[in-house]
Amino acid sequence: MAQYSRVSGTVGLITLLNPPVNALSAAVRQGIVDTLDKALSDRKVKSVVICGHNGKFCGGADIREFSSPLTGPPLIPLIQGVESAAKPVVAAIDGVALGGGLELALGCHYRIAHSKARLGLPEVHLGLLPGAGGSQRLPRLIGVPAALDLITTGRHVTGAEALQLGLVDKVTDRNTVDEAVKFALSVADQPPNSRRVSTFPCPRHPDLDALFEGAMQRVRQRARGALAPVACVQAIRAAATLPYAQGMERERELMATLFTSGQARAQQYHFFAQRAVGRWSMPSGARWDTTKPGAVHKAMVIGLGTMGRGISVALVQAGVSVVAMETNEKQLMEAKQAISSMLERGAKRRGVAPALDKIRYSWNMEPAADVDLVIEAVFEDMALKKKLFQQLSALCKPGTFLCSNTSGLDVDQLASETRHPELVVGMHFFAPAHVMKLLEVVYGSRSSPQAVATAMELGKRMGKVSVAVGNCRGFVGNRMLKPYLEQAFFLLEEGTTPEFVDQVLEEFGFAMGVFRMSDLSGLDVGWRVRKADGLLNVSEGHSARIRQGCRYSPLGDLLCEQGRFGQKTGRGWYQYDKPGGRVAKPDPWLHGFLEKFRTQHGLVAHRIDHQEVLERCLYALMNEGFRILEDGIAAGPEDIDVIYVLGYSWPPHRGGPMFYAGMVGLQKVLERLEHYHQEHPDIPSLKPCNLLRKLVVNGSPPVHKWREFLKKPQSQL
Ligand SMILES: CCCCCCCCCCCCCC(=O)CC(=O)SCCNC(=O)CCNC(=O)[C@H](O)C(C)(C)COP(=O)(O)OP(=O)(O)OC[C@H]1O[C@@H](n2cnc3c(N)ncnc32)[C@H](O)[C@@H]1OP(=O)(O)O
Ligand SMILES: NC(=O)C1=CN([C@@H]2O[C@H](COP(=O)(O)OP(=O)(O)OC[C@H]3O[C@@H](n4cnc5c(N)ncnc54)[C@H](O)[C@@H]3O)[C@@H](O)[C@H]2O)C=CC1
Repeated sequence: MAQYSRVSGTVGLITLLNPPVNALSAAVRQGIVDTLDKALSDRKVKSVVICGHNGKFCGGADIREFSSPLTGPPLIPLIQGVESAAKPVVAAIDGVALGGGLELALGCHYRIAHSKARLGLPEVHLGLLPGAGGSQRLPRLIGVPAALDLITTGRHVTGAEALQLGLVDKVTDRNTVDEAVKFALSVADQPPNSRRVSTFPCPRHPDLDALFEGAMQRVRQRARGALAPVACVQAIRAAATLPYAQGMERERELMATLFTSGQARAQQYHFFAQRAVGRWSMPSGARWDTTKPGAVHKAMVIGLGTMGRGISVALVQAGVSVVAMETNEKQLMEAKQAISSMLERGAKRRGVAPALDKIRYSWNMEPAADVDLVIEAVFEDMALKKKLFQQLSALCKPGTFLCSNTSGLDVDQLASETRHPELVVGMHFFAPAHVMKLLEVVYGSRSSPQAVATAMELGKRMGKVSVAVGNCRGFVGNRMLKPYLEQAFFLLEEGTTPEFVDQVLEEFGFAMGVFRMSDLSGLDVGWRVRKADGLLNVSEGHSARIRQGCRYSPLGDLLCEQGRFGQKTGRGWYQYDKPGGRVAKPDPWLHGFLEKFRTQHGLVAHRIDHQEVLERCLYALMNEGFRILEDGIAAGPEDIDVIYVLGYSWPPHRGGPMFYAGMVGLQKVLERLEHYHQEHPDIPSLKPCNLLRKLVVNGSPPVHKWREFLKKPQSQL
């Protein structure tokens, strides 16, 4: 709804009221229509101010209403009504003006913003475009290049940046509503005719064709296969080339296509899934809303390699004092330099001073005695980590939380080395740790709710989306990666090439196919893990393609034995112009190697098509996701999907693997898995899991109902 009052004698004040972000629900839209009518028909009122309750102008359309038929007044004529008002209307922008909220402000004749307010048109992240005139008004107000940037990236700008762009008329550091009321008084006698943005000509640009071509290329590269960014560019092109009314018609057509697309549904699901994972619970019944996190003022990071450096930066940027510890002298020197320059770059981007004084470095463990939390990021070696946890347990003050950044080792084993296993949790970051938004918080069987709450909260402070997961090999993300990678290797054995597999996966929307990704992260990483798992030993009398009773592909190991570790050595699944080179080229040597391998193992290459690559890689991964749900390692499909979109570059417009399974149809996923498992009975990961069967038997319910079919795991506390 919206509240109305008359202030300072002649200003009609409309306050949007729909906590927490004053989203434009049907009731709010009706409220705006009614209160605007009141203001315009009150002869004492000379000008109008629109603001939002509780310091937030408006978070945009109410996304929850998108899944049901429209009720209440539609937004486009509502904004048109504001713009065509005969009395000046001023938007008082505090907190946020996003999506439909900013579109409403664009319909006002003046915009006053707090310098710290955040303004933006983030619809592209919801699979939409600014479809309430935003794609037509914004370029008219701030020019085409700036509008392209804001609309296709969906990025927020501060009030201060908005002023520079010409998006707002004034910024203030004082009370925005008071300033807007003063402003409204000052323009009360000025007819708003010349202030209607829809009547502005779109500022000219010397080479529109090149501008739009460049923009189209960029959005296609950034989000392969996503419809919304492309539609955003098309709508802005309409603004630049057509009269307003025709541009609006084009905006409406494009919006209608997006609105009904599966992609918009997927991205809106992802929006709510990201928020839902914050409402974690543990098998014991401990929950996010009843558990108080411990205070973390000072933390220690142990091991300053790839991960430790990023983790230290993320902690410092979150305001935590850090002691960064490393035993290798050269690494320590390099880490100091790398961390300082990451902090400096980050501070420059955010327009603040780098908090270099928040971090100090150490050769030894002594400072552990005085910290609230430790994050260990040494080599992935259980014996080494165990020793470290023993030392920490003896050194740290009572109550210090002990966390490991292990990618998949048993958190319970680490906890068992300590005097207080309840203080131990996994904090699994993703590289680069100061950039990637995902954090898997791994609770072991003895982790206390407070330890989980502390890690979840610390993740949030670092700007991450934290997902609580149970303890098993590889947790959620890496556990699901295993069958996916395995299928890719098997497909090579059976007749295809890395280029073809990657092309199929990149067309699906992944930023990188599995082989390019593997070259980037280093083939030796998986090799070391397989070695530790005893998978490199061929049992006597068995084929090299069978290990521990199951089908196994030794291809990755054979490349590593030749020193082909990927990009860093200039050779891997592809060839590069030099070690560290970035451009992957098909490698004739690799093709010959694959042929030799097939001959040696009596394999006859067959034609593998697009469908088989996609289904075998993705369905095997989803199948593991169903198993993870069955085992109670993830609380629900949303948790898995958030992990995959934020941590493994699963395309957001496909929602995540579990959501995608629902889109494809669970029945179809089941049938295809059955088919592939019949063809390859020696690959257990292709055997459809029970939960998938159960869901199909129960009529393939939508993804938000799957939790009803999950067993309640036994309490592990
Ligand atoms: C056949 C069809 C034909 C169609 C024809 C087409 C014609 C269409 C005409 C016009 C359509 C107009 C469409 C439009 O206006 C487009 C939009 O406005 S889309 C929405 C754009 N806005 C956003 O994307 C903002 C989303 N929100 C945020 O980014 C953050 O929430 C925000 C920065 C505002 C605040 O962040 P923070 O403080 O961190 O809080 P939370 O994120 O945790 O949010 C708190 C709480 O609020 C819920 N929420 C936030 N925004 C919205 C929203 N816009 N709608 C509904 N709910 C929202 C959020 O989910 C949290 O609640 P939980 O319960 O925790 O989930
Ligand atoms: N690299 C990645 O993408 C990811 C790695 N991880 C995990 O993070 C951990 C670290 O991985 P990386 O940073 O890649 O390794 P890394 O090899 O880059 O760095 C490890 C660092 O630990 C230091 N170190 C070894 N023993 C130590 C000790 N006793 N005390 C202090 N420092 C010691 C080494 O000198 C080295 O600098 C591993 O458990 C890994 O599985 C988790 C997520 C992603």
